[in-house]
Amino acid sequence: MSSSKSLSKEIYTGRAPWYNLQGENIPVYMIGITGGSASGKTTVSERIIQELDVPWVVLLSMDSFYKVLTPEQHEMAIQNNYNFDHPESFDIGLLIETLKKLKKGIAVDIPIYDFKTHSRIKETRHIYGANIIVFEGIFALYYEEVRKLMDLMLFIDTDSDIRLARRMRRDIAERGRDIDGVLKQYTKFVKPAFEDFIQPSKKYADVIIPRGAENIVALEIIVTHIKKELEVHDIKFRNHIVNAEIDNEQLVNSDLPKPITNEIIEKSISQLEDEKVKNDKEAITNILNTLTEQVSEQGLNVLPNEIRDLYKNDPKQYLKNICIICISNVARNMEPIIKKKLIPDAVKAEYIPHENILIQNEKISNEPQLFTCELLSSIKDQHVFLVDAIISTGSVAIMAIKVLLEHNVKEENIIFLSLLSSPKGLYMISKMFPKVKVLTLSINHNYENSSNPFRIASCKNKLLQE
Ligand SMILES: Nc1ncnc2c1ncn2[C@@H]1O[C@H](COP(=O)(O)OP(=O)(O)O)[C@@H](O)[C@H]1O
Ligand SMILES: Nc1ccn([C@@H]2O[C@H](COP(=O)(O)O)[C@@H](O)[C@H]2O)c(=O)n1
Repeated sequence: MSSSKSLSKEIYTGRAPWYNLQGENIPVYMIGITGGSASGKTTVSERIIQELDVPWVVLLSMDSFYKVLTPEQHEMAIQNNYNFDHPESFDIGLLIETLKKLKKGIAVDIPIYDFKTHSRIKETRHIYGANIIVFEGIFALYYEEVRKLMDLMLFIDTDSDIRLARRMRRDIAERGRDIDGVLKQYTKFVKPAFEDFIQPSKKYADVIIPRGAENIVALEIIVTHIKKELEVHDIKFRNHIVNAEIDNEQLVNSDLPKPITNEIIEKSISQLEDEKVKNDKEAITNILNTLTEQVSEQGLNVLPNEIRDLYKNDPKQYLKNICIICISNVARNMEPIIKKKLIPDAVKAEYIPHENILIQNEKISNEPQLFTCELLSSIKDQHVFLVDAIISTGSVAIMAIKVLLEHNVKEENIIFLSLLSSPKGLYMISKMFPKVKVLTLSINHNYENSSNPFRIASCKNKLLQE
């Protein structure tokens, strides 16, 4: 959860690629759950999520989309005279827009509702990159446009006496209500709404669950079904690149970046081939530092003139326009040197890196996984230096670029700084994101399969401290 300014999210389990080789996102799997008030929608949703046990599942409640009340309506709500059980009481435009964005994998900030005050709280909830969205609410299956987005629709069928009893207990304990108020609201609005709108939406459900979360058999069948459906979403992205046949002609004809070269770079790269150097942490670290200095020096040159001019003339303003993100563990060791070169001395102390993307290859599948994604909304107007030591298949770089684009960064504002690259990796990036500028120091087919020669330097390292 975060403020609307800070679009941040900490992720502790990696997210596998969610897009295909054309860069198109696989639509997010959505489950719509409806039923009367206090039927157990939230409880069933939580149970399904718990049983699924997959990362990046988001529970979205329809309550978030209650309309903001006028002062008169608010007064009516306090007297239990406002109808919260009519489809008109929801901001359906915002709901559909939000669900459509989530389906496409676009980051959204949604309101958080407070039942005690009948209003939205100041903070919003940031949702980005869910593998599954569970959407629950009294009208979750009511609107056709919402139903179209759902892959699975469930109706929780709980006896009305039980629902009233649960609602009474809950609203008094959690929503600041009293017995008279709950009964008044129930008879005037909740019961008729169930008959008029909610009960009729049962016909759209794929599965009707009598007794809600108590119904362990139904939940087991549903979870098994969802798991099977999700197998289709399991994309072996890196594997596709490894198996992709790209002939030399394609590589020659594509406008791949030319490696930056000079004597220092050539010497350092040839040292990497030396067997004695390969296992010498200090030597590798020195080479990493030297090459990082070289590529960072070029970084400024690819910024648009007006931003580059700010580096000297208005460093504070320059700082607002750029951002540096080191996307792997090895790249994090390059950060001090990148900063030294790309942040003007005058504002070094003011540079606080808020932006953070961490991608690591999963050990068994070797597929990249997104572990951390903390980005401010201001990133959309910035020029972003993405940094990684090596581009082999390009799958890590592609994931990082996807994350930035899904946070509204302009493709042409992304500058990728790498030290070593394989032609295939560069080809894949340029094919998917032709406007991204990639700077690299050496291009070689061997880097496609070789393990990262700099990995040895990525353990805690005093030499790299500023
Ligand atoms: N199977 C159940 N047995 C007992 N209490 C339940 C059960 N399901 C839900 N509840 C309780 O009933 C109340 C409403 O449940 P909830 O899942 O929030 O319903 P909804 O989301 O449909 O309003 C909560 O206090 C919850 O703990
Ligand atoms: N300010 C509000 C807003 C809504 N309600 C009631 O909440 C019910 C929907 O939530 P459930 O968790 O029960 O599905 C709905 O029946 C509204 O009457 C409210 O009391 N106050």
